[in-house]
Amino acid sequence: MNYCVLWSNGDSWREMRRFALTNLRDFGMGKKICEDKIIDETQHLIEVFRKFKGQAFDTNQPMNHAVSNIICSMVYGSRFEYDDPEFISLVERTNTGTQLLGSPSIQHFFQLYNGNKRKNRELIGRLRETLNSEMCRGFVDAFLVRKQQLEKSEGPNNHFHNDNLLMTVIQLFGAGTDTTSTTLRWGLLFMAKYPKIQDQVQDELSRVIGSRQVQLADRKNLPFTDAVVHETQRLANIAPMALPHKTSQDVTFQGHFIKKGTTVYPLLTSVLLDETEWERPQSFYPAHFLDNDGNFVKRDAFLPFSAGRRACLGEGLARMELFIFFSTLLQHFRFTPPPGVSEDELDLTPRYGLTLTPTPHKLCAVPCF
Ligand code: HEM
Repeated sequence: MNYCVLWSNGDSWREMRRFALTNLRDFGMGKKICEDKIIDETQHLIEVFRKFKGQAFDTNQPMNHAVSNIICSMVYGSRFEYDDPEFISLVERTNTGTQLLGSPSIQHFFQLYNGNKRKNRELIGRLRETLNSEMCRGFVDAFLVRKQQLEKSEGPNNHFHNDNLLMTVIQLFGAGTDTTSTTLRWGLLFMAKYPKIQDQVQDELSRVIGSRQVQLADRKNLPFTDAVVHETQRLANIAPMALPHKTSQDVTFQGHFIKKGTTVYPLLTSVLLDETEWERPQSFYPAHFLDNDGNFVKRDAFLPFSAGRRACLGEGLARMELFIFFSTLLQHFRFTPPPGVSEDELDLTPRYGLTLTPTPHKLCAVPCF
C-alpha cells in the first residue's frame, strides 16, 4: 500500500519534523500553557458527559472532539465549539479514514482524505488572509511566515511550500486526535470492565487530590492512576505495527538481509505483549508498573510511541493529555456498563484499522458529585 498521506522520507521529512517539533513546543507542547488548555478542555468534556445524566452513550464523538481541540489550538491557533459543523465533519472524516486504512476500502478513504484536504485549504486560506507576522496564532501562521521569509531570501525552491503545509497539518490533526482519544476510550472501557481497579483509582484520586483539579505535577503522587494509564496503553496496543518505514541502506537484522528501499513495519505488539517481559501479557494488570511498595516503575518494553528517529513526535503532548483527561474524568464519573449488560459481557475485541479501536459500545458515566 502506498502511504502517500504520511510524511515523506529524506530531507523533506527532516525539515518538516524539526519545524513541527520546534513550533509545537513554542505553542505549548509539553508546557504549562498546554496543560491549561487540556484542563480547560476537560471542563467542556465533563459538561457533555453530564448531559447524558448517567444514561448509556457512545464516548467516541465527545472524546474525539475534546482531544482534537488540543491539537487544533496549537495548529490553527483556536479551538472549535463541539457543535460547529465544520469541526464535526473534519473529526468524523479523520476518524472514519483511520478505520478504513486497515481495510480494503481504500477508495472511500481517499474520498474522505480529499474532503479534509479541501476543508484544510479553506481553514489555511482564512488564516493566510488575517496573518500577522508579529503575532503567530499557531503552527500554520508560523509556517506561512517562514515560507514568506524563505521565498524572499532563497526563492521558491525549498520545503516550505503549500503541499507540505497541507500534508503536515492533516497529519498532525490525524495523529493527534485518533490515537489519544482511542487510548482514553480503552481506558474507560477497562474501568467499566474491572470495577475493582476503578475503585483503586478513585480511592487514590480522592485521597490525594480530593475535588480540586488534577495537575500534571500530581502524577508523581498518583502511582496507581499512572500505572493504570500505562497499562491501558500497553494492553490496548493501539498502533500494533507503528507506521511503515523504508530502509535507507542495505541492512542485516537478526541474520536476515534487508535490501535498501524495503518497506518494514516495526511490530510494537512484539514488545508490548512480550511473554518474556510482562508477568501477565494478555491481562489488564496495572501492577506491571508498580513495585512491591506501590511506587511507579518504568519498564523498558513499554514502547507504545515506538523508538528511534521516527518515534512519535507527539509523545510528550499525548502523555500529558492521557493523564489529565483520564484522571479528571475518573474524579467526576463512575464508569459502568449499560443497564442489563454485565462487566463480563463488555467486549474487549479490538476493531482493526490503522489503529486498534474498541468495538463500538456504550458506557454510563454516573456523576460522582
Ligand atoms: C496515545 C497517543 C499516541 C500514540 C500511541 C502514538 C503513537 C505513534 C507511533 C507508534 C508512531 C509511529 C512511530 C514509528 O513508526 O516508529 C507515531 C508517529 C507520529 N505521531 Fe504519534 N502517537 C500518539 C499521539 C500523537 C500526538 C498527540 C501527536 C501530535 C502532535 C502525534 C504525532 C505523530 C507524528 C507527527 C508522527 C510521525 C513522526 C515521523 O514520521 O517522524 N502522535 N505516533
